[in-house]
Amino acid sequence: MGAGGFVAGDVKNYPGKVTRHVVNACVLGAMGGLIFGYDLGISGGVTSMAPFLNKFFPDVYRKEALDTSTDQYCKFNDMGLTLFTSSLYLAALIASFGASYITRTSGRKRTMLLGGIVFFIGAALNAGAVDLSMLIAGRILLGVGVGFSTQSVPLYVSEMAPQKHRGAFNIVFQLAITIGIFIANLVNYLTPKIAGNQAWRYSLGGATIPAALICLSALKLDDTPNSLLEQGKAEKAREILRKIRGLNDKEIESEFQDLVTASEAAKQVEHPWTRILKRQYRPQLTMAVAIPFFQQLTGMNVVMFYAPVLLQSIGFESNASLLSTVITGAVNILATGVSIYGSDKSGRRSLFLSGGAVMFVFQVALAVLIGSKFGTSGDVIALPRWYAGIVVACICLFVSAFAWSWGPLGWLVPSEIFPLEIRSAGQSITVAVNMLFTFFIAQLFLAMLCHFKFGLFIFFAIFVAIMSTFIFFFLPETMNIPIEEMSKVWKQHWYWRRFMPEDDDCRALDVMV
Ligand SMILES: OC[C@H]1O[C@](O)(CO)[C@@H](O)[C@@H]1O
Repeated sequence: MGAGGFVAGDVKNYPGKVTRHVVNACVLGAMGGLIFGYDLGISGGVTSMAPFLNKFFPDVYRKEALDTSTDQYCKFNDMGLTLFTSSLYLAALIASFGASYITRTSGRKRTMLLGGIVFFIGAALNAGAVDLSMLIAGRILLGVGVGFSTQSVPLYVSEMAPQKHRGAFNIVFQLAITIGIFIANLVNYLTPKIAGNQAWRYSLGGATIPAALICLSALKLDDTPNSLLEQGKAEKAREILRKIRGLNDKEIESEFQDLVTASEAAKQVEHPWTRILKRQYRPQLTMAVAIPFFQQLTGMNVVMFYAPVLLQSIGFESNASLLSTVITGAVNILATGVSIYGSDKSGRRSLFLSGGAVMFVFQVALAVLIGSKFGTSGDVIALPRWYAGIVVACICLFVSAFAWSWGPLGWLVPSEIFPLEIRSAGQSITVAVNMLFTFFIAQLFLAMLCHFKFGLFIFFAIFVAIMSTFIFFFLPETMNIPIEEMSKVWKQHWYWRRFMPEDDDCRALDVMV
């Protein structure tokens, strides 16, 4: 095993069955990812629909119609229009901080419910929009909904799931994101055929369906035992723990007592945002920032946004959008399934490292394949069928490697490493960093492509090499470690141990911030 990769030998092993209750809770909870995925998948298609542009962005519509360039790298680009798409991520970023307070004081379940409601209203406003201000108001509400759900869902699932299967359950969140993207792409493909000029209303309004689903699920769900303790409801917490683990009072006692201890320590922390900056949380804080940052710097979203243009220009004119739906959609979903299986068996590190290696190889391959045909001019030339097939295969392999590694683990690992007293704050940082860099990539990628040309793939390949090295040296294995025992993995890590207080009691003594 590598430099960062030990599995702590003396951690506890709480008993617990995979009960119907825990499966329901985790699967329904994780469906919160649908709304994020639906939005990621829907906006690109909608902003390229002519009736939508004509109604809300008439200047852009006219300029696009006049754009006759054949350069596949420097496509016509309007900052205002991309800002409209990416503004959602800024709203989500800001909302995630508010959500941190609500998840802590009112619980994970209520935050999910609130997220669903706000998202529903945003989607309805968008579908019925009569002018730009209504569209933008809707966009902001959608962003708030996404911020709330990405803040609360990963926490919810990590706290509900039995330790042995925490990875698998948590990855259902990313699976829901990929399903959301897939459905959105299909909806965008179908609505113009069915609804003509009004297609955009149906595409945007479709988001009300996952939103309603999330609201209904959240109403049915129990809150997590950790969150109930945080709210002072000890008896209810014990009852839910019994129910989700399928065990009696005696059998859950050890896990329950550890939750109580963690919650008591957490209650003494009045200012989690100051607390999180303390030296002893440096490893967790580093991961909460680095992991979502690196996830976006894999270039996955660039491949997702660029695939339709690329496929069109290499000879798949008529069915490019459907084909890219299959590539960025189906492959993404299937490979996310691999990590559901692998994360609790082979561990987080091996998925991160294998995914990184495969992404690196196929990014370099794409740079070579695209560079040698389009050169730096980017002019379209007819490609032989077999050549186009190889490009498609490389995209598929890149997408699948992301989907078994950085996609799901980008949410799983940050959600399981923080102690309770700063867990909500830590998760907000993860969401905020993720949204910030999703925003940057969405906003800047066309300009980057125009500037770097095929070298853009090399740019991201270099980042993939850096992030894999980071994981190899700095991320300890977190598989199979109970969430409230996680501090042990840092204590035994070759680098992070220097930041750890001498023994566990320090935490209890040192919590008054
Ligand atoms: O599945 C791909 C999608 O997954 C995310 O990384 C979120 O985890 C998105 O930014 C991306 O569009």
